[in-house]
Amino acid sequence: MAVQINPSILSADFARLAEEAKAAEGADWLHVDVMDNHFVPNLTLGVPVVESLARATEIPLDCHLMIEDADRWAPQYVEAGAGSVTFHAEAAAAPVRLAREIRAKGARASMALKPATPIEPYEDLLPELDMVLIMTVEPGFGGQAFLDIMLPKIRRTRELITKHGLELWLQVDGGVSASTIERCADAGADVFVAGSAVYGAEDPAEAVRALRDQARSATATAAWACAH
Ligand SMILES: O=C(CO)[C@H](O)[C@H](O)COP(=O)(O)O
Ligand SMILES: [Co+2]
Repeated sequence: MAVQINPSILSADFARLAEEAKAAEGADWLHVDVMDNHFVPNLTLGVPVVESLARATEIPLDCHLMIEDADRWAPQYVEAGAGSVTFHAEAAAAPVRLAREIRAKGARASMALKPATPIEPYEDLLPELDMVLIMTVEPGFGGQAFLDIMLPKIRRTRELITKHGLELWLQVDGGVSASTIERCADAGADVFVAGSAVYGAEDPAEAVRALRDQARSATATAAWACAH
């Protein structure tokens, strides 16, 4: 079972994004948090920055859209060069149509759930997706404490993926660090976003390696992974 580590540039220096992308050498994807100050109380970056970043780095971009009107904007992030586009279930009027549009344009389609949004109403949508993102903090800011009350939701999501025999990635985002990543992997996550744990470290590339080693060993003994 492959694990993936996606550093979040929310915790990087925004004036040096291309260099910061290189500093997290070994990362599977670069996680790009797009915030509009409406869906969340924070404002970050938009389509032009994603376009420039896609040209400046070879690491594929994993765009996490924390924006209203996802149906209108998400396809533009595929055109800007994102390899994976995550929209929030709470912000999409027509999630199936949107996932199909993202895929048709050539990117991986992913749907995120805020902490208070359950996975169960979305069970029938899972085959339309390439990834589900379970938020482990309230979206909006980096550096928040991991919500361990989300672990049962991660477990239930993994059970649904297994039940339907899907090749769906399960991403966790928020407060993922050396002290929480093993619990996430044990519960069923296989894609780990880490902002402050990577860019707050003295050596971001070493932080990526260490997180990957921890996630790998926790996955090796996890019941959900052993059953495969
Ligand atoms: O989506 C996010 C916040 O809404 C970020 O991806 C996330 O918070 C990463 O930062 P950290 O690992 O420091 O929690
Ligand atoms: Co994010």
